[in-house]
Parts: sequence; C-alpha cells; structure tokens
Amino acid sequence: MDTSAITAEWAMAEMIKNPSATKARFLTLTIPPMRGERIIQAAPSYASNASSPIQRKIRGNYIPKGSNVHVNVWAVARDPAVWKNPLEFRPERFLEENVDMKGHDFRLLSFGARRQACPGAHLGINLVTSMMNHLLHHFVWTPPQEAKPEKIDMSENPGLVTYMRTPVHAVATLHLPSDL
Ligand code: HEM
Repeated sequence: MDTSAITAEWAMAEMIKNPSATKARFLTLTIPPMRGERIIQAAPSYASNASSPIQRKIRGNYIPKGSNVHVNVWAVARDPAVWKNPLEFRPERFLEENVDMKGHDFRLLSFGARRQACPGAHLGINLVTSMMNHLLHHFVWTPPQEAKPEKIDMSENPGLVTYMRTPVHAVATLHLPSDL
C-alpha cells in the first residue's frame, strides 16, 4: 500500500514543483510503457541456493557464501554516468529512450529484478498511473497560500519505503470546463 501511495506523493511533489510538467496528457504519454511479458519467469527456488557454489563471482570479486549483497538502486538511478542530469525532473527522458522499469533494464530497478522482483509491479504501475491521471486531469495543483513551488522539501525519510520527510501539501483547484 505504501509503495504505490508514496510513489504518487513523490510524483505529485515533482509535478507541483515543476508546473510546466503538470499537463495530464503529458504525464500519460511519459509513463514508461508497460510490456506484456511476465515479471516472474520461474517460480522462486530457494532450495537451489543450498547447492550453489561456495563462492559466486560478482564483477570480478569473490563474495563469500552466505553474504547479503545489496544493490544500491537508489544510487544507480542518480548516477550521472548512467542518466543525463539525473536529478532533473524530466519525464520526457522515458520517451527518448526505451526503458523497461520492470527488472529488465538495470538503470531503473524500481521493482527489483529476477526471481525476487516485485510481483505487484503491474498493479503498482496501474495504480500510480490511474491516481496521477485522475488527480492531474481534474485539478490544477498549487502549493498552499504563498508557498513557492521551488521550496517544496524533497528530502527523504529513509526506511523500508522512502517517505517524504515533509509530506506534500497542495491546493486543488478544479479545471474549468474550458480547460478540459
Ligand atoms: C509503485 C509500487 C511498488 C513498488 C515501487 C514496489 C517495489 C518493490 C521492490 C523494490 C521489491 C523488492 C524486490 C527485491 O527484493 O529485490 C518489492 C517486493 C514485493 N512487492 Fe512490490 N512494489 C510496488 C507495489 C506492490 C504492490 C501493489 C504489491 C501487491 C499488491 C506488491 C507486492 C510485493 C511483494 C509481495 C514483494 C516481495 C516479493 C518477494 O520477496 O518474493 N508490491 N516491491
């Protein structure tokens, strides 16, 4: 529940902070396309790990058996060697390149990869896309009172899922019919 909800919250914060990107049509176009393939191609087989070699080689280094290996996907997604201007909110980047975010493109591993990848990825993508489309189609979103969009606090509150340190506050104004 939190993963989908906070993804929508972060996305709304980015959209309010970058008003030029707040066209619902634009967002619909720029969500990376879903592909038909299944995420989990084989049932997880933890038992097979028991007979795995004592050591496995990762990028030339031997990792002792039983080690916990963490892949820092947060850092990969912000690495300028991987993404041009990674901190810039520019959803068009997903139109310019073919990026599969469901575990096949290691530049963007929002849902993990391989046998422990998120089994709810399709649902999560559909939920976030639907929430964003509805919120942006029907309302114009602005920061409350005199607050400036650029002042929205984008710092993170690390945890099992990454909440916004300061939950986003925004005022919803109905689109006039002529805007629709
Ligand atoms: C935007 C939404 C979501 C994101 C970003 C997300 C992300 C993730 C990530 C990164 C993992 C861990 C992968 C790993 O261990 O390497 C995961 C696992 C998991 N997710 Fe999601 N998820 C989302 C939505 C959902 C939804 C909607 C469901 C279920 C209805 C779900 C169910 C699960 C389950 C059961 C696991 C554990 C899989 C396992 O360890 O075998 N997720 N998710």
